[in-house]
Amino acid sequence: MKKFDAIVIGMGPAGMAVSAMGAAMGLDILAVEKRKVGGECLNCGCIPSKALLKAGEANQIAQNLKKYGINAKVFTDTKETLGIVREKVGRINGKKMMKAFEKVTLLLNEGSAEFVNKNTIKVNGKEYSAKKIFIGTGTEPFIPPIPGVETLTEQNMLTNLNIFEQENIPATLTIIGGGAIGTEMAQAFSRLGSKINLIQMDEHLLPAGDKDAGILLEKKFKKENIGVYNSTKIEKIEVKDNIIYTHTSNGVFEAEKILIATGRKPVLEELKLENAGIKYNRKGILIDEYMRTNIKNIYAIGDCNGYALLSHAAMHQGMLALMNAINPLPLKFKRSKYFVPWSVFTKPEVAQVGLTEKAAKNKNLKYIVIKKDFSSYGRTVADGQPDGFIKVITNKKGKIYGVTIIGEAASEMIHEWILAIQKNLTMFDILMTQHSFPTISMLNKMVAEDWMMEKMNSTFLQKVIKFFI
Ligand SMILES: Cc1cc2nc3c(=O)[nH]c(=O)nc-3n(C[C@H](O)[C@H](O)[C@H](O)COP(=O)(O)OP(=O)(O)OC[C@H]3O[C@@H](n4cnc5c(N)ncnc54)[C@H](O)[C@@H]3O)c2cc1C
Ligand SMILES: NC(=O)c1ccc[n+]([C@@H]2O[C@H](COP(=O)([O-])OP(=O)(O)OC[C@H]3O[C@@H](n4cnc5c(N)ncnc54)[C@H](O)[C@@H]3O)[C@@H](O)[C@H]2O)c1
Repeated sequence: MKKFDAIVIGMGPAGMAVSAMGAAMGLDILAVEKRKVGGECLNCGCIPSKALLKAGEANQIAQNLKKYGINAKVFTDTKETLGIVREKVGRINGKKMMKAFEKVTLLLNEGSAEFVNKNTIKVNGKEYSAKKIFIGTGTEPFIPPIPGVETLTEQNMLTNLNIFEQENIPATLTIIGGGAIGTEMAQAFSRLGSKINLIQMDEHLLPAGDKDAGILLEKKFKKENIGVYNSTKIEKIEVKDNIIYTHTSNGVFEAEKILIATGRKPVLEELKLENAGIKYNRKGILIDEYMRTNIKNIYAIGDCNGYALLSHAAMHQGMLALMNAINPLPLKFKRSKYFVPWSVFTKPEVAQVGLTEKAAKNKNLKYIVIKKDFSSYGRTVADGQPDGFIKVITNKKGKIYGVTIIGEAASEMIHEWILAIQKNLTMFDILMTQHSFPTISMLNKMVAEDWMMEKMNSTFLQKVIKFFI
């Protein structure tokens, strides 16, 4: 049996990061992927969803040229849209990407990996062993036990696994879930012609985020004729004559197809974790701050540990785990040292890092909220994108606890705040950084100016200034 330096199970963003970096460092790596390199993110997650959102945006612009003073009659049909999305994914998943794994021994499509013991795995009856093992096996859709859900078929029940494989954009679509998948898919499909009703049990869209942002997104969705039903209990699902009836506490919704986007669950059974003594729970594989499982030569990275179900977090965890694994000194790359931002790519986009206002309140922090509306800035108004805001949770000293941005380019603007929070920079540092005008990021500086103005709005400070002028 050949012995490797490291085995990587699963080639999503987490596993790819370890494999590419490990091979570049000269390690002898075996990577096992039961389906496709790229994992959920490339094949049925981040990438196809962004391609579909882009197509929806193009259609929306084409249908609304009048907004820019352009008179045109545009006829669009979306028969080829999903095919183009698949073609784009195929193009990314090609030779160029695979070049990064040239030096990796790759078992692709040869079956699932399962543990034999803490240094050995088995794939398709053959055993392989290594000093270190990295598990990056991701998640799959969680389907809630709604009465009648079992009567749905692969043809009428969509999840992220089959939604991008559809031939046509459905005429009507009920979406269960108002999180990241539910909102992105609601807008993409609506803009491509589906009549959407989105139903969720939470109080506002993107329930993990800021309430005001969720409310503004809902307002924008309703303007685009997307039905949004919050705090709604789903009682049962019935299928009659190819129509799905979703019975809820807010009425009955009819649609040709239903998308279930109600969270995720880890894929652990086939790994036979018990053979290596690895502990796990319902949310995923248990890890410490260094990404290690209870078995010290085995790391669990990315979605399979349930910490942050995001591609950038998966890649980052892969990098940290590898750096810890090759470190002969006491371990030092701690997961919690690094802030995990998230962005949702609806229009307007929503981005978040650090604490929301609600979280700051729950922690009993002494905070102030500084909010800047996109409508107060010439560039966003000129672009026809005045809906949005930046909300910073800070204090009088300018410590930055958290930031929510909803609006054009929110997903790009958030990076300045991630760096600021991670490096303990303050509102004053943001204020004193020149931002190129008229970028949308200029709004980051403008919100810091508002913080300073609020600080100056003190009788004592104003007296001091008057004295010294
Ligand atoms: C529709 C959608 C949109 C998304 N959009 C975004 C986004 O915009 N931004 C973002 O940050 N995140 C997004 N995500 C989340 C993102 O896809 C995941 O966080 C990310 O893919 C997790 O990476 P991972 O490597 O942990 O796992 P995965 O990408 O799930 O990869 C795990 C891999 O392991 C393989 N595997 C599993 N078990 C075994 C086994 N026993 N043996 C061998 N192979 C195995 C699987 O086949 C899979 O390829 C989105 C998700 C969805 C569903
Ligand atoms: N842009 C991005 O970063 C992006 C995009 C898509 C997905 N993702 C990742 O994928 C993960 C999964 O996304 P998701 O949207 O499936 O889950 P989620 O956890 O974000 O949202 C779950 C939604 O389902 C609803 N829900 C759950 N059970 C329900 C029930 N029985 N009845 C009615 N509503 C119910 C909740 O109210 C909530 O709105 C997210 O955690 C996210 O990290 C990220």
